[in-house]
Amino acid sequence: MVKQGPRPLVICGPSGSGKSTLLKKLFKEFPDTFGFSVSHTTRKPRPGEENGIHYHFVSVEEMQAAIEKGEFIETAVFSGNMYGTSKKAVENVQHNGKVCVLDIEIEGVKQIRNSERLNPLLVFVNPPSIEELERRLRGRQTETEESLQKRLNTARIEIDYGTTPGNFDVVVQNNTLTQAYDDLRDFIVRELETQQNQDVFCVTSLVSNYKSFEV
Ligand SMILES: Nc1nc2c(ncn2[C@@H]2O[C@H](COP(=O)(O)OP(=O)(O)O)[C@@H](O)[C@H]2O)c(=O)[nH]1
Ligand SMILES: Nc1ncnc2c1ncn2[C@@H]1O[C@H](COP(=O)(O)OP(=O)(O)O)[C@@H](O)[C@H]1O
Repeated sequence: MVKQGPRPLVICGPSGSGKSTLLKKLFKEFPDTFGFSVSHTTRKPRPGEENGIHYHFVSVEEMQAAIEKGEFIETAVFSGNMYGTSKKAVENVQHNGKVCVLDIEIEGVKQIRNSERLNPLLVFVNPPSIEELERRLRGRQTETEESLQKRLNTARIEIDYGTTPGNFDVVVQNNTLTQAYDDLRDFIVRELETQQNQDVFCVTSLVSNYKSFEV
């Protein structure tokens, strides 16, 4: 594991809160700066999801074997499926000098939040309300009724934890996408500039890119 370099960015939030949508915009705006930590999961791929890009889709047996071999930094069960971040997923991004972005749920966050080695920045994406979260999740058309209900039940606990002061470095309120993305980008750019000023690493690509957006 690489110890020095930019702090990994952890994005957490209830299913349907907008994590993937916000990250897609971030990767599009800064293609050279960020790299996605590709998690393992036992859930089935959705239409359009590619193995090795969105997730490493594995069987329960494969996941358990990998856990026993100590391949994961953290693992969790979410809505009946297993998820985990492998050491390799993070290393792959860090070895390329990029800021590693992890999209994980709160049990995983709890496992890594105090890791000195990772030293992650924690972002919580908060939906406007449970009712709006449900509308957005239904609108996405990826879930069965059962999986939707499981996600909404978990969402209440996640929102409680996520909005408790001190649990995250920032809470991004996802009311409108434009405002939420601006808030996320501002937080990240400020953080990376701080790290750069402390000579932790160089984020030329991010800063020059960002400045060109300001003019
Ligand atoms: N702990 C942990 N959670 C993960 C990991 N990968 C994804 N998740 C989380 O698992 C939850 C479900 O993800 P997914 O099945 O893609 O559904 P979605 O969030 O509704 O798009 C989300 O909260 C993700 O952030 C992982 O490697 N570890
Ligand atoms: N600010 C927003 N306003 C309206 N719809 C949104 C907003 N943000 C995200 N969505 C929609 O809500 C759904 C869930 O977002 P998604 O990014 O898939 O959430 P997550 O990755 O957190 O599960 C998607 O259909 C997305 O297009």
